Amino acid sequence: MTDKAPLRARLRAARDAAAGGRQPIVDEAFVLRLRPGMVVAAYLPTPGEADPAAFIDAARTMGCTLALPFVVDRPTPLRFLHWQGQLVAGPFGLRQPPAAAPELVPEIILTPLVGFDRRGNRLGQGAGHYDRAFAQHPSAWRVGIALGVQEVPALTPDPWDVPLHAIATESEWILP
Ligand SMILES: Nc1nc2c(c(=O)[nH]1)N(C=O)[C@@H](CNc1ccc(C(=O)N[C@@H](CCC(=O)O)C(=O)O)cc1)CN2
Ligand SMILES: Nc1ncnc2c1ncn2[C@@H]1O[C@H](COP(=O)(O)OP(=O)(O)OP(=O)(O)O)[C@@H](O)[C@H]1O
Repeated sequence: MTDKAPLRARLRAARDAAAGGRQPIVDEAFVLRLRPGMVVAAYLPTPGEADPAAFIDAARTMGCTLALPFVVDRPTPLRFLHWQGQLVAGPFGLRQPPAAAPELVPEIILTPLVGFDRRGNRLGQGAGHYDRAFAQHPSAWRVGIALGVQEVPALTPDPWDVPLHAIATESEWILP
């Protein structure tokens, strides 16, 4: 588990070097899933992270309900709260809905990646936030969002890892 740290550092550096370029694109397969009222959990990228803006726009256009992750602290599972406009400062420079915003059950989870492989294995921030969210919402469609430079040949999944259903980069839509 600790050997993931150097890989994370390398992939964050590669990601940051590629930031400011083309961003992940929406595939028709994504749009075809969307329904009015469907709950789509997005995220607001921190500097360097791949930007899910195109996915957020597509979900809004389709009349989906948007949610954002709400972080309390490392041991507490993420909550997905209704994104209605007003946001407040959270940990790590994140902007998130106020704690009192309604909690929603996500049907699609747009997931920021630190790294990925073509089999749908994922490397995240290491706090286990998305691992636990996936365990809590097993029927949600898990879409990873990343830049192509964040791909690695193979990640060895841990027992708790739940693979992604799809990965979007600036150049392709990967269906493992
Ligand atoms: N945009 C965004 N929102 C998100 C996440 C994310 O990765 N990206 N999360 C995903 O879980 C959750 C928040 N968890 C996070 C965990 C760590 C870091 C972070 O900034 N890590 C530092 C290293 C921290 C350290 O170990 O000192 C870094 O990336 O440099 C950010 C968010 C929910 N919201
Ligand atoms: N379902 C779960 N319930 C409780 N703890 C979990 C669960 N899944 C993972 N964890 C814990 O969370 C940590 C996840 O570490 P890991 O390095 O796999 O994170 P990651 O998948 O890269 O990142 P993240 O999930 O934060 O995006 C581990 O310590 C693991 O024990």
